[in-house]
Amino acid sequence: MTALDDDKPTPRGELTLQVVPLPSDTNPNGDVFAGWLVKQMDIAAATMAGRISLGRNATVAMDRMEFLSPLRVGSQVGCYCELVDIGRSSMKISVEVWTLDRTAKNPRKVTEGLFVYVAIDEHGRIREVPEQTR
Ligand SMILES: CC(=O)SCCNC(=O)CCNC(=O)[C@H](O)C(C)(C)COP(=O)(O)OP(=O)(O)OC[C@H]1O[C@@H](n2cnc3c(N)ncnc32)[C@H](O)[C@@H]1OP(=O)(O)O
Repeated sequence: MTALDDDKPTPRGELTLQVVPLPSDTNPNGDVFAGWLVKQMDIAAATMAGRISLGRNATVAMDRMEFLSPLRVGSQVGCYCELVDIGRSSMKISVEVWTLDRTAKNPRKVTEGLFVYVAIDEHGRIREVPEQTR
């Protein structure tokens, strides 16, 4: 199932980051870079991972993403995060991105992805996710 097949019309997860793309986030054609959007998704999911692991994390994997509709400069972009699995040191967080264009009434889903973080210590070594936040 792709994001556009999703019959649930509302975002899934917690609104973790809201941001507005600026002209400096676009390519020479004026379209927002996919890499800019992936960066926002990583920031949002890493924020949630940091709250869960109570410390430092490394992004260890990103699942395949499809960009199904364009992002426009000046629109509102929301990253919605949800913890979908937690292991000894790892956290799988799904991220949905929805946008509201300046002249639109309803938001639309742009993409979704699965990000995996591993809790690490100050030396970059794997550590366990604390029991109290599981
Ligand atoms: C290259 C870059 O700069 S990308 C930008 C930022 N990211 C990084 O720098 C991370 C670079 N990677 C690393 O430093 C290492 O891979 C580490 C420290 C994150 C993990 O080291 P590994 O040797 O892979 O650890 P290990 O095999 O023990 O796995 C640790 C956990 O991660 C999970 N894991 C590791 N790789 C993956 C993967 N590709 N997909 C899903 N989970 C994974 C494991 O299942 C394990 O989970 P658990 O502890 O909950 O059971």
